[in-house]
Amino acid sequence: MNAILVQPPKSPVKAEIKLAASKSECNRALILHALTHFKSELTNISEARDSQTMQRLLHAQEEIADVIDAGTTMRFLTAYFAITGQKKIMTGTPRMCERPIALLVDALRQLGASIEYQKTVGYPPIMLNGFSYSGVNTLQIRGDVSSQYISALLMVAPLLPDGLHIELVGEIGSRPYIEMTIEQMAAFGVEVQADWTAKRLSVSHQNYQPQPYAIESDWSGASYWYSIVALAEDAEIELLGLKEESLQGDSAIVDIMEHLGVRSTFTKRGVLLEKTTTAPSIGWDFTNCPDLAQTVAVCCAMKNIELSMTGVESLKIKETDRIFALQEELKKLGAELKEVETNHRYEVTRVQTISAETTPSIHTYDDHRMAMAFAPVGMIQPILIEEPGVVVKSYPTFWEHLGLITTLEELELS
Ligand SMILES: O=C(O)C1=C[C@@H](OP(=O)(O)O)[C@@H](O)[C@H](O)C1
Ligand SMILES: C=C(OP(=O)(O)O)C(=O)O
Repeated sequence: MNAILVQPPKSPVKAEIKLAASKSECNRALILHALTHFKSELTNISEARDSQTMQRLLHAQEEIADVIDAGTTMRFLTAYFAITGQKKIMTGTPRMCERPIALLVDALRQLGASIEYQKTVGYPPIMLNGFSYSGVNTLQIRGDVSSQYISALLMVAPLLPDGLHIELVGEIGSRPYIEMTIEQMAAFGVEVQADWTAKRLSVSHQNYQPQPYAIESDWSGASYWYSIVALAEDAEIELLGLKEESLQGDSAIVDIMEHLGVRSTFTKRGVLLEKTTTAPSIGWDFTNCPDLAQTVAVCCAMKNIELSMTGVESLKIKETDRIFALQEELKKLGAELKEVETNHRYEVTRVQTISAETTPSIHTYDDHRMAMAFAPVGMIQPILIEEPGVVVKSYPTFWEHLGLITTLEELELS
C-alpha cells in the first residue's frame, strides 16, 4: 500500500498557492457548453478527474458512460443524455453504484425518459433508452437527499417544450449549489425564477447562448489551506484565483475559520490567510456546505476546539460514509465524533492526548476529502496518509502544492 508521510515544517510557512479550478463550477459549465452545441469558450477548465471524466464522456461515442466516482458527472450527465435522447449505460465504481439515483430517475421518467435499472432498483448502473416528451411540466422532488438531482433537472429544463416547474419538498440541503447552477445558467442566457419561500423553481422553454466563461478556483480545496494555517505554528499563505463574491457556498470557510484562528484578506489575486486568535468552541450547520465538514472536524480536533455539527446527514451517501470514516480516523488523533442528539447533532471532542512522536496512519476510504482533511495534521506532528492518490478526484496537484511548504515522503507500506 502507498502512503505519504507529512512532516511538520521546519520554518515558518510562507507560500502562494495556485489552487485547482472548482470541479462543481466546471462540471456545470461543461454541461451548459454542451447545451450551446459546444460553441462556448471555457477557460480554467478543472484538472480534477471528475471534470476530465465529464469532458471525455460528453464527447464519447461508446454506449457505456463510466463516471468512476464522480457524483455530479453521474447526475448531470444522466439528465443531459436522457433529455437529449441518447442511449447510454451510466455506471461507475462500486461505491458509485451504492449512491442513490432514484429521485432523479423518477423525475426524468415523468418527463418522458425511458430508464431501466440494470442491477439494483434505485442505484446505478442504469440504462437510458431514449426520450419521448410526456407533456409533464411540474415535478415534485425531495430537497434533502442531494441537490445534484435538482441542478441536473434545472440545466436541462429549458430544453423541454413547456419548460419545468420544480417543487422542492422538505428541507433543502446544499442550496448554494442550486444557486450556483442558476447563476451559471444565467451566464449562458437562461433565466430561472426561484421562489425559495414557496420552494419553487421555474424555467420556461429557452435557448442557451454560447458565451466565454471562466471557472473560479476551488473553495473546497481552499479549505485545506485554511486548516494548514490554523494548525501551523507560524504561517501566511496567499491562495490565488478566489473571489470574495463567489458562486461557491464553500466560501463559508472564511467565516468558519475566523473562529479557528485564520483571518482572510481579499487581494487582487485571491485571498491572504494569516493567523489570528481562536474560539474555545464552535457550532456550525453544514447543510449548505457539507464538503467542509471533514476539514473543520479534523482542524477542531487538533486545536482542541469543541465542535458541534449539524446538517451532516448527506455525508453518509458521499464518496464513503464520511461520518463513519471520520469516527474511525479521528480516534487515531485521540478525538471522538459522536452523535449527541437524535436530531443528528454531532460533537467532536478531544478525549486523550497522543504523543507528538506517534505517527497515526490514516485510512482514506477512496475519499479525496479524507486525505486532504487529515494532511494538515502534519503541521503539528508526523502523519501518514494512506492511498494518497485519491486526491485526483478534485485536486490532483494537492501533494505537489503541500510539498512547497513542508517535507513529504512517499512510502510503500506492507
Ligand atoms: O452540485 C455540486 O457540485 C455538489 C453538490 C454537493 O452534493 P449534494 O448536493 O449531494 O450535497 C457537494 O457535496 C458535491 O461535492 C458537489
Ligand atoms: C461529494 C463530493 O462529490 P460528488 O458528490 O460530486 O461525487 C465531493 O467532492 O466531496
